[in-house]
Amino acid sequence: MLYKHFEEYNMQVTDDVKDRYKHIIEDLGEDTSRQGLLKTPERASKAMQFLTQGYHQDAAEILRSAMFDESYNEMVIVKDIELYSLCEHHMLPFFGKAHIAYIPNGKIVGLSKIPRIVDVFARRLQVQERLTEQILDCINDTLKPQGVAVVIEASHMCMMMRGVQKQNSVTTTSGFRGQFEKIETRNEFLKLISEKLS
Ligand SMILES: Nc1nc2c(ncn2[C@@H]2O[C@H](COP(=O)(O)OP(=O)(O)OP(=O)(O)O)[C@@H](O)[C@H]2O)c(=O)[nH]1
Ligand SMILES: [Zn+2]
Repeated sequence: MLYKHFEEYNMQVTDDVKDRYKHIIEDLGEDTSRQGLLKTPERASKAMQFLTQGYHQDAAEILRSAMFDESYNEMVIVKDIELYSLCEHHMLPFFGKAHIAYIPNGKIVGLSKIPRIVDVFARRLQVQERLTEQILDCINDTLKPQGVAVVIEASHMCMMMRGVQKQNSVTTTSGFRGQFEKIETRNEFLKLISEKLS
C-alpha cells in the first residue's frame, strides 16, 4: 500500500496495530474496556513504532550528512553508547552499550552521527551479532576509513525475565575491519575502551 505522506502511513499503522494489540490483550485474558487499558492498544502501537523506526531511516545518509575532510589519522573512539533493541526471536528488549572506533582516511564524521546510526540499526527486530555487523559495514562502506571496530555488550530480557532466567549474563559481540584486523591496533582499542578516565 502506498501513502502520500509518512504521517498518513504512521496513522494507518497506529490504527491497524492498535486493533491487533486490543485482540492480543483480550486473548491474554484482560478486559480492554477497563479504564487503565482503554488507551493501552494505541500506546503500545506507538511505542512499537518508535522502537522499530529504524526500518524507515537511512544510516548511510545520516553519516554522509556530516562528513568532513580532515588530515587527522589517529584512532577516534566513541565509547559507552547506550543502546536499546528488540530481539527478533521474542520481541523482548536487549540493552547495553556499544563502543565504536575508526581510523580516518582523509575524512572524519560528526561525532553525534555514530550514536545516531547505532539507534537506526538498534530500532529494528535484531540479533546482537547482526546489529554489530550492520554498524560496522555502514561505517566501513560510507566513511571508507582505514579501519573500524565495534564492540557491543548487552543483556537480553528474554534470558532474564523468562526462558533460562539468568540475571547477570552479558553477551559481548565484536567486529573489526581494516587496520583493526591487526592485533596491536585491536588491542589498543580494547585497552582504551576498558580503561576508566580520571
Ligand atoms: N545468537 C543470538 N541469539 C539470541 C539473541 N537474542 C535471543 N537469542 C536466542 O534465540 C534463541 C531462540 O531459541 P528457541 O529455542 O527457538 O527459543 P526458546 O524456546 O524461546 O528458547 P529459550 O530462550 O532457551 O527458552 C534463544 O536461545 C535466545 O537466547 C541474539 O541477539 N543473538
Ligand atoms: Zn529473545
